Amino acid sequence: MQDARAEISGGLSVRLLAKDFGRRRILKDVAFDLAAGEVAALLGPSGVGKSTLLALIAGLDDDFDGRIMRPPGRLAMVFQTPRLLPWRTLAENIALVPGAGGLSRARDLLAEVGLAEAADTHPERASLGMQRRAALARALAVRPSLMLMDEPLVSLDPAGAAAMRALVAQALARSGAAALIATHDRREALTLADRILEIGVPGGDPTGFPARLLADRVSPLDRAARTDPDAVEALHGAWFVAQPAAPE
Ligand SMILES: Nc1ncnc2c1ncn2[C@@H]1O[C@H](COP(=O)(O)OP(=O)(O)OP(=O)(O)O)[C@@H](O)[C@H]1O
Repeated sequence: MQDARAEISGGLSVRLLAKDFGRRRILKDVAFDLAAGEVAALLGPSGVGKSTLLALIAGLDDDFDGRIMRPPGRLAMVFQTPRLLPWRTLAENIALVPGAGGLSRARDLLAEVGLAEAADTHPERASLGMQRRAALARALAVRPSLMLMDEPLVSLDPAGAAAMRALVAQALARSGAAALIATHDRREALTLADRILEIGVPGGDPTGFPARLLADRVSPLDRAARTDPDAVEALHGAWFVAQPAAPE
């Protein structure tokens, strides 16, 4: 029934029963739907299986038990490492995306992420923050209906992370794409997402497997409230502790 609803709403439907690597079960019982345009955080500690789940959703790995229905339209993935071609400029990296609209649109997209001046720079001369922004522009170039982002703010300094957070929020709002953003950071989840999907190992053993969906909660902050760092700061400890730990 829920599968049918997701198909009708044009969203993402994940019904993962199990994902194994060799004899080790990494993920078990992860079920959720994401409506068109909805932005969710996939929150869990490092190494718990977030990247693995994103790869399954992206269709990069089809070795699992269960069923994943992707929304119609295109899918874009922003990897943890920016994965830009080193011998191409930032603009050329974006223009290479099929359907991106050539160098002129690539420059417009780079301007949207604050990189107008760096369009002709090669990735090795760009900082990690700039490369991340270029990777975001490249994802937007495909005009996706679903964006998958793996730790978009990790390893950035506080100012770079704040700038990137604002850019991701703006870009998602403007594009209207549904998004699933993997993060280990509660503040990041609260700042970016309408909904927070927590994955982890029941009982909290960070070294244990398999991880499951522990909680599926609507954020108490609307998109405007999220831009206020004080509101996020006030919530990030107490809200998570106070919420029930299991999905309904
Ligand atoms: N191709 C693979 N073969 C075997 N084990 C793997 C493979 N890819 C990932 N793993 C293991 O699966 C587990 C989950 O890894 P994954 O990268 O999905 O976690 P994560 O939550 O994304 O963490 P991080 O944010 O640190 O990348 C880890 O124990 C990892 O070692």
